[in-house]
Amino acid sequence: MELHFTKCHGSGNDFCLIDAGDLHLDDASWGRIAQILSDRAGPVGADGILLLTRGDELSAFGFRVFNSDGSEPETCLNGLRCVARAGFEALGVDAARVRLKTSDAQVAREADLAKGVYTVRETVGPVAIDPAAVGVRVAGPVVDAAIAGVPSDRAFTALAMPNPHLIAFVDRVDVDELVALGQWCEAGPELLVDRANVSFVEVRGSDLFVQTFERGVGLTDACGSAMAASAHAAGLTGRLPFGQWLTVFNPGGRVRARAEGPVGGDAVTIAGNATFEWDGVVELDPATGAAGELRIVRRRDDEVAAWEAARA
Ligand SMILES: N[C@@H](CCC[C@H](N)C(=O)O)C(=O)O
Repeated sequence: MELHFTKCHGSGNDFCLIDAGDLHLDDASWGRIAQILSDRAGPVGADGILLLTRGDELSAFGFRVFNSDGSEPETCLNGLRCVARAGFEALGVDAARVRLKTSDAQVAREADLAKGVYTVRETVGPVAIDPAAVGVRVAGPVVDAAIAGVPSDRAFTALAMPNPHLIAFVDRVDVDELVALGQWCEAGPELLVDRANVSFVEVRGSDLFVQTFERGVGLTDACGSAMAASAHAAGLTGRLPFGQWLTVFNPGGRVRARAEGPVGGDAVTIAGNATFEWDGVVELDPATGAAGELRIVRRRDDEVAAWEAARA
């Protein structure tokens, strides 16, 4: 099949965005396409694929995401901003309710965070800490506590965004330690129902720095749901106040975040870039995994440059 897509990123978390409204493929095929397009040794290379899907009576449009390993997570907040932009452009709106796999989100275009940087605000929630929601086989919520069975004596906070996150506040991020822990989660230990995203978080004054080993992907430049989870966890553990805007830095850039806490229904709002890099077409066979030549049909170098200047 010939697949048209837009290569895009949110905070350096990069994806192939597909308008899938008229594409009727089964889940296994989408998973296979995610593997092919995400393969960094293949024609494109990305952290996953994003699908803009049709709306329904409650939502203007729908959003699905597949990780680079072909699995379909519940959400992806860096990807949601890109899909929101595609939805806005397709429908001629600048705010919408979006249907996700198991939840929904409110999205709206926001004033550009820097000149030429298309910016979207997204609100999700409620964040859940019930172990059944997070998929951690422990008796009660884990808030700033060691988890028996995890090969680390760090204190974790376990949250569902609704995808599962383990957050540890650290003095300084140790990437090797993060990768080791992430790989342990990827192995699918009995303790975790469906693996987990793992993040190390530094509190930097009234802001945060977050680095994440993503489920189904590996170490990424940014993970939006992890940044939202970290903002909520900072409030939950008393490190930063709820209800206040903060900047969440990550290796790929930054977003603004505000975790509302219990008085605000445990919602979290993120505002960040939705950068379209180029549009391409590739011939591929989801059944065999064969990918043909990639044709780039439109470059958006001005946007790429605007983001690079903004994150510097
Ligand atoms: N990069 C994402 C999260 C994508 C899903 C995640 N890997 C999972 O499996 O839960 C984000 O920006 O939130």
